[in-house]
Amino acid sequence: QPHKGPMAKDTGQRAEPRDTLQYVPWQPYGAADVPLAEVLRHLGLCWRYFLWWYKKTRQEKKYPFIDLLSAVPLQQIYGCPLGGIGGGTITRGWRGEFCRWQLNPGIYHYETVIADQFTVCLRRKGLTVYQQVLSVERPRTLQDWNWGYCGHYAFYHALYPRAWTVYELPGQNVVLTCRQVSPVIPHDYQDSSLPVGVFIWEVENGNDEDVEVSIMFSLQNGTGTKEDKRGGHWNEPFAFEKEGTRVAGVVLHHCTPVNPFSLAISAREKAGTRVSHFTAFNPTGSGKEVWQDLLQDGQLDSPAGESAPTEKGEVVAAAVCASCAVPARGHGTLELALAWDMPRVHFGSKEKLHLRRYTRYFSSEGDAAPALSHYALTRYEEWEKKIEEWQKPILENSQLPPWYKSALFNELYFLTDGGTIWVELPPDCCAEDVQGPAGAGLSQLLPVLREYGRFAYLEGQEYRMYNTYDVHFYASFALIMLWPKLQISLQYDIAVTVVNEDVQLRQYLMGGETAQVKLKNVVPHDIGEPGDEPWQRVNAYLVHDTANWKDLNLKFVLQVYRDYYLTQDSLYLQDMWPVCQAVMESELKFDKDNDGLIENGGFADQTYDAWVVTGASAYCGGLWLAAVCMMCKMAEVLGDRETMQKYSAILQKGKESFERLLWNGKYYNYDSSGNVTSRSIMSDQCAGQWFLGACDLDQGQFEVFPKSHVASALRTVFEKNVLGFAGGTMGAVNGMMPTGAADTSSVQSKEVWVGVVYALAATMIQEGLVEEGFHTAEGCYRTVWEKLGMAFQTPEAYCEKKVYRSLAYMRPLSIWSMQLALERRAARAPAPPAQAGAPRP
Ligand SMILES: CC(C)CCC[C@@H](C)[C@H]1CC[C@H]2[C@@H]3CC=C4C[C@@H](O[C@@H]5O[C@H](CO)[C@@H](O)[C@H](O)[C@H]5O)CC[C@]4(C)[C@H]3CC[C@]12C
Repeated sequence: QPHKGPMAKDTGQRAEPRDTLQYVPWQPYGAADVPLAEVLRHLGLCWRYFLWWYKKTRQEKKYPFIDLLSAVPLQQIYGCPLGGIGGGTITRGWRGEFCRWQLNPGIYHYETVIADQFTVCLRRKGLTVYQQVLSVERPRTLQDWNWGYCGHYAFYHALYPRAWTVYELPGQNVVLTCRQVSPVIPHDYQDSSLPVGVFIWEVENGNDEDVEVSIMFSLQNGTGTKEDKRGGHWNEPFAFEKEGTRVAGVVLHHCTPVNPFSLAISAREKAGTRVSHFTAFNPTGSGKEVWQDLLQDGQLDSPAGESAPTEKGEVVAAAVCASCAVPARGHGTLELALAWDMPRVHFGSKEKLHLRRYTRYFSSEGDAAPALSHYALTRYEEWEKKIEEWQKPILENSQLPPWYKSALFNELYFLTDGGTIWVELPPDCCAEDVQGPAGAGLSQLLPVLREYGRFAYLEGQEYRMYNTYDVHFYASFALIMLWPKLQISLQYDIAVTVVNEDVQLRQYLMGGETAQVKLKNVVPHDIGEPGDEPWQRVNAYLVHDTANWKDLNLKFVLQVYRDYYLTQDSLYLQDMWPVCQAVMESELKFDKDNDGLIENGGFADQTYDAWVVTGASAYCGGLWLAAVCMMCKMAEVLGDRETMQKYSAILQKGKESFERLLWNGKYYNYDSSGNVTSRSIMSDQCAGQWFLGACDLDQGQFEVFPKSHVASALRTVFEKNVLGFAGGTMGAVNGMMPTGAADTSSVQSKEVWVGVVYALAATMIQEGLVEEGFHTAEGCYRTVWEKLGMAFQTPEAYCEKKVYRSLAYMRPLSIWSMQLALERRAARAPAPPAQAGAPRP
């Protein structure tokens, strides 16, 4: 029972006001944190970025895909988000506030809407004895409400996709537990798409007399932006009855010209539970009318009919209330829900209309909120059963530390709250629309996209590019393990972009060169940004010309085989095979000296996009060899002898070159340039081995990197980058000099990347360094979730002191590769000796 007992380590937070806790004032990366030499080195970039930023924000009045000049300020307030995958998300804070909104796909508003609250009313013998907003706030609006609940009496626990808040009601001998549930269910492609959240309120009455309990849920019509005041919004009560269950509440129609939506607050009626409502009140006023209404009899007035549309400048809110009698020393349950319905969406360009995935099951006309509410309130028990079945074996495994269980499930928030969008393919859509002019020739493209839709999530809430592929490489473990069809669908989308091109020219910010947006036969950096038209126009990223990046093509090949290995989907493999061959042909051009190993180009030509690499490198060279090995394996599976022979020869040559150029007796050098930092110890030097191991391609005939070298490299990383950094308590720094001094040659070599650390930990576990793996990963979890208070916004990176970069980031989903490694080990482990009399397995 994760919600019981004292504040647990699994992200438990005491809901006290912020000023009673001590916070370390960490800051987003700013100009002041960059050494002068680094700024001078990047003067061209800074200037070009500024010009581009100015044009974007001041002239075009759009969001830049990365806003280096105004980072999102750190607020240590977030808890578990609400909503399924790709229908938008609403995040609640750990103190119960509704504070992070992503209804327009990929666009975030960080506003706490003060009217969005739960309020409890207790009545004994027909008299109200206690009425309290369950919030520690004391706002200037709604002054007639009883605010300032003492946070000392509340406890918060989150285990995504659920969260629990326990409220002791001082002096009342009543305990309320609000259980928040979102439909995020592995291998479920229907309910997991629903934009709903359910709040189940369990009431424990410790008194010797009965008590009547009411929970009122109030909500503003909007998300706390200026749009709420634009006028024309209106509310309407509803009741929805189906299969003998009635759900009642209020729909709040939010009528904007682009992406209009409605919200619905509701409760389930059942024997002994009464549901009442207040259709419209002014959330900027005193709130007296609602407060007095509830105070009078523990219920709301429930007028019939809709509210008048708001005038310009006016804001409107609504409330729903569920009440029941709880017997002395007894228990009661009230079930409330929040649903939101924005079925038809436009991205920034407004060129194409997209229908969200859930419109396959619910109306796409903007009138689905009542049906969604009913569905959520009648299905959540089933969802919870499935969530428990999935999580239980991990939670009950006493070998696994509690922090890991929290990290594993809670990091999954990003799959929904990563600006995620999941849309249907239009029914009238033809092959050409999806394949682009080049015609991808993928037999399963349309069937897969028709059946499972299109999925995209941002690189980060601050780095607004969809499906950033060099980063998704790390995060993809969560998708392939939990929603494999979404990973397959995403891969089809990438495959289509590979064969297509975008001939438009543009200037790149880092080097200042002008080049085509997208070349044929290379993997794009991303599939576009929410401010434009994702899928249609790829490569929103314009810092580098990523046609020259060394990792993207390889990461495609590695994922194709990994996906095939885990799903055994042969049609997928067959379809992807020509695409793999095409991108490997492009990649072969980077082996300029024909030694079987690609060379980096003397700029930051891979995911570490501000860390220069020259010549052969541990990271890209290792990924290359792993990809070549997987090409051999795929050729073998598909019976393609010629390709098999071609890549086997390259592999033999490349392995020898890799060892000769990079192995230094203890670990693989960062690169072969012979520069001062080329002996830097890179934490990610075994990335290729990580993927090989995940696919059981790391021994026997398929051994690419000698086992003893891998073990030695990982031990060196553990000793230097983990134990030798921040006292061994903050994970692994990206680069460390063999002397034990951090590699400060670039802004990124001295950072810790959380997602890379989880991947490193997985590699350690795969190689039998289990304790080291857990120690390494624990440092990141404790730093992010405990020390820095960055729950549900894990950043891409942090430094040893003071600064972090890019909150709420995709890469940390790589923690699921730790889980894969653990499951593999468990499956391989010899069965425990049979006890006398016990049956043998
Ligand atoms: C105006 C600034 C505050 C001061 C200027 C200092 C600059 C010279 C550099 C200091 C920090 C650099 C940036 C660090 C990170 C960046 C992110 C990157 O995009 C994505 O990053 C991922 C790595 O974290 C990568 O794997 C993804 O593929 C990328 O999509 C873009 C470059 C940069 C903004 C980088 C630029 C130079 C500095 C601002």
